[in-house]
This record gives sequence, structure tokens and C-alpha cells, in this order.
Amino acid sequence: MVLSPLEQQQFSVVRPSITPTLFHGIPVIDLSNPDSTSCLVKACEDYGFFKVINHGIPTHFISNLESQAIDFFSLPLHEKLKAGPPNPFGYGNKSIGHNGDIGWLEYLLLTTDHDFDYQKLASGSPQTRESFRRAINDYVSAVKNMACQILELLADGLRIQEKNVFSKLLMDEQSDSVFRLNHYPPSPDKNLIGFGEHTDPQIISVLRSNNTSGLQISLKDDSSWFSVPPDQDSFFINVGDSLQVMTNGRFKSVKHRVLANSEKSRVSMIYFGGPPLSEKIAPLPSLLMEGENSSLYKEFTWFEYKKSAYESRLADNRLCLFEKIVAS
Ligand SMILES: C=C1C[C@]23C[C@@]1(O)CC[C@H]2[C@@]12CC[C@H](O)[C@@](C)(C(=O)O1)[C@H]2[C@@H]3C(=O)O
Ligand SMILES: O=C(O)CCC(=O)C(=O)O
Ligand SMILES: [Fe+2]
Repeated sequence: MVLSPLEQQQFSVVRPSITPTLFHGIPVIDLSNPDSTSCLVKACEDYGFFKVINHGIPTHFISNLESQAIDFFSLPLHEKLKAGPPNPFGYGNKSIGHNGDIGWLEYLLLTTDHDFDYQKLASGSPQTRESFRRAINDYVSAVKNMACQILELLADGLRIQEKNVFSKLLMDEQSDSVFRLNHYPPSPDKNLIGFGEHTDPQIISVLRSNNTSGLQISLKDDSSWFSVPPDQDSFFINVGDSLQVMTNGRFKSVKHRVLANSEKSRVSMIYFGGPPLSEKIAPLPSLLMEGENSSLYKEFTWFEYKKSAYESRLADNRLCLFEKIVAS
């Protein structure tokens, strides 16, 4: 990929100024260990981010999808562009969202229901497209089940009676979940931003990447960045804005970004578990203090939040529009 003069200007604006530190303290959750619940809750409170091992997702679902994604991204640009633009779903190149954000990446943004027209997936035989579609479906179904398992453990850890209070939103037929394949080619400059800083608007995000570094997280209100050592055999989980609201701020929606790598390409696959559009998002009553109106957020529907989020720039604080003004 080559940058146009205009893009060069835009990219120079997003050059990071702080040298990142490798973060070795990432909570590691062993999903095969029945005692992991309290560590899970703590990880969501402290960081809104953790790594999952012993997840039980078949390795071939991951490797099959990764190799088909690489085949797709290896196609000539004019073929890939036939699967775009991503409004809302399809192939995108450097431009992220519709409000001027750019990054050193190309991607495929897909619905997790059957709305996406796989015919758009560029050249190749109908069999190639069918096999790509099947690889995506197998992977997404497995990862969605894992996300639900995690959400049920979290509800349990928060002593919420209704164990599926979060997971039912992803399991709902109308769930507005998204799947994304990102490809960051080796960059001409090691300080280029691959995917600018942001929080994910949904409930939970499940990220898997190859062994190329680049993901960074920012902890709590600190503005310094920590690099996440890549691990292609594990999954990384982000708490999204909606889960922060449903837990009345107890869980933190983690700020993250990706720096491009000047030596190797990075391929990531992310499932964003979201609620149905009509779902009301508000702090769960059992997490509020009894007898007091301690809710930090105004109630909104996922449709309202998503609309507002998609009108914002990546780095904007999207939740502040929905925060209650607390009298001092
Ligand atoms: C700049 C934008 C891209 C984004 C929509 C938005 O207006 C703000 C949120 C962005 C984000 C971040 C997480 C996911 O990658 C994503 C698909 C999402 O739901 O919200 C992207 C959106 C996008 O790439 O369209
Ligand atoms: O590609 C990655 O590793 C992360 C990308 C990301 O944060 C996103 O797509 O929302
Ligand atoms: Fe993200």
C-alpha cells in the first residue's frame, strides 16, 4: 500500500509521541478452570481487558479462516474493491468509519447474520466464496459461544440472579453483532497508526491475531500506552461501552489502538457482540445502591447509542453524551 500526499498529511497527525511499554500484567483467564470467575470480574474492573487460554475453540477454525482471509487480502486491489465500500458492510482500505479516520490497514466488515452478499467477495470460484462464508460462520459461532460463556461467568461473579442477563443479548436472533477481519501490511514507518485509539461501543469484543505485535491498551484514565504481547493461540477480550453502562461503570470499556508493524503484516479477527437495536441499555438495578438513584448513565437504546457512535470520530469519548450530570 502506498500513501497519497493527502494521506501522508493525515497520517503524520496521528504519529504517537510516547514510547510504549510492554505490558506483562495482562490478566490471563483459564476458561477450563472453574475457579476463574473472581479473576474475570477483577480483570473487567481493573482493565476491561484480559487474555483467555484453554478456550476450547478448535484450532482448525482459526487457521482455516486466517488462511482464507490472507487469500482474500492477497487479491489485486481492483478485485477487493468490488467487495466495498463498507457502508455498512464490505471491504475498506485505510478509511475507517465515515468521519475522516484513517489507518494503515485494509479490512472486511461483516454482519454476523446472513445479510452480507458473499457474491461481493471478489474473484474466485463460487466454491471459494462458499468456503470463505463457511469458515466465517464456523469461527463466529464458536467465538460467540465463548463470549456468552464469559458473560455468564461475569453475571455469576457479580451475583446477578439472571445468569444470562448479558449473554441473552448476543444470543437474541436480532442481536446486532459485527465481525471484522483486519489486515495491516508492513508499514513504511514504524510509528504509523494502524487503527486509531478508541473504545468498542458494543458489549464485548473477542480478538484473535497472528503473532505480529501492534495492539496497545491504555489503562484506566492514564494516557500512557502499553503494548500487548501477541499470542496467536489465545483470545483477547475487551469490555465494550455497553457493558460499562450495564455494570454502572464497574467494568471499564478499555481504550485501545493498533500500531502498524514495519516488518511483518498483522492479521486480526474480531467479533463484536452487540444487543438488538431496540434493546434498552441501562445499569442493571441489582448493581445500583438500594434506595438511591445512583445510576451514572441515562437510559438509551442500542440504536440510539450506535447512531451517535457512528457519527463520532474514533478517538471521541462516546459515552459522555449519555452520562448523568451528578450534582456536587
Ligand atoms: C470512526 C468510526 C469507526 C467505527 C464507527 C465510528 O464512527 C466510531 C466507532 C468505530 C467502531 C470501533 C469498533 C469496531 O471496529 C466498529 C466496527 C464499531 O462498531 O465501532 C468500528 C466502526 C467502523 O469501523 O465502522
Ligand atoms: O486489529 C486489531 O487488532 C484491533 C482492531 C480494533 O480495535 C477494532 O477493529 O475495533
Ligand atoms: Fe476496537
